[in-house]
Amino acid sequence: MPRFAANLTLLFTELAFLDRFEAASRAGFTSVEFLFPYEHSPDAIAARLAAHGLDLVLFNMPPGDWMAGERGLAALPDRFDETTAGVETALAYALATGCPRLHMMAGLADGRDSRAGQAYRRSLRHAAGRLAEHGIDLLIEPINRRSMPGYFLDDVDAAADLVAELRAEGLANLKLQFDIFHCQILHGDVTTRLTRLLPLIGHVQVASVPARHEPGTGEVNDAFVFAELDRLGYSGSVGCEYNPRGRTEDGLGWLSACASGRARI
Ligand SMILES: O=C(O)[C@@H](O)C(=O)CO
Ligand SMILES: [Mg+2]
Repeated sequence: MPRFAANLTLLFTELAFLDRFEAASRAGFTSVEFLFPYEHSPDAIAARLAAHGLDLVLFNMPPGDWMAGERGLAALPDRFDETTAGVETALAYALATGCPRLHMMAGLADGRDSRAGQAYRRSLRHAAGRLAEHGIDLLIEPINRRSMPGYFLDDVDAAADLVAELRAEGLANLKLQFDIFHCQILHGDVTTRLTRLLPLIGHVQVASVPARHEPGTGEVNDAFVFAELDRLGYSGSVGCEYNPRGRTEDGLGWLSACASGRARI
């Protein structure tokens, strides 16, 4: 069974953010991820991780003005200065919390716009270089158009090609964030893509399709995919990035089913 990380932005939302760490630990998780920690100090987050024996496996760099609809800045040609400032902010949190990877969101831009493509590459080169100084990986995640209309990076294979291109240039810490939920909506053929792209993958996330609820409650046989990850030798984490159908704890039966090795969850 892969190591599952509770996404504290989506799970345990019955509680205040800082109280979700304890809830995740009580529920049996040993690692967590979240989208944005920036309302809390790095020390406050580090303290919760330490108090509950949790590893932080991933979070996102600042995405611009999220409430105003921004979804990252990296591909926006006129926002390079804010992008680089965001890298420094995220880096401070990663160093304080021991987080080994960061996701940089591309933003809303036309995927065929060459200026956006150039801006994105420039941002990725800069961020990968800064993070490499600290042994931290930089992740990019293709996101489906239904969940995030207008998102720049909306194709798993194109994202993988870009990762391969920039890794060949020397950005060895640039990796793919493979979200099973987005891949299924964008293309399907999840297992084949996982198998083919595994050498480029730095993190996996999961939610059911179409409703983005608990694994095992949608059109994908998630237990099969988890077993494939084991078979392929994937040693990273799988982030549980779903919206619970009810109370988070009440929906964790899928996790115990996986732990007991049941073929379907
Ligand atoms: O899949 C997602 O939506 C997230 O992983 C993310 O980083 C952006 O919302
Ligand atoms: Mg995701």
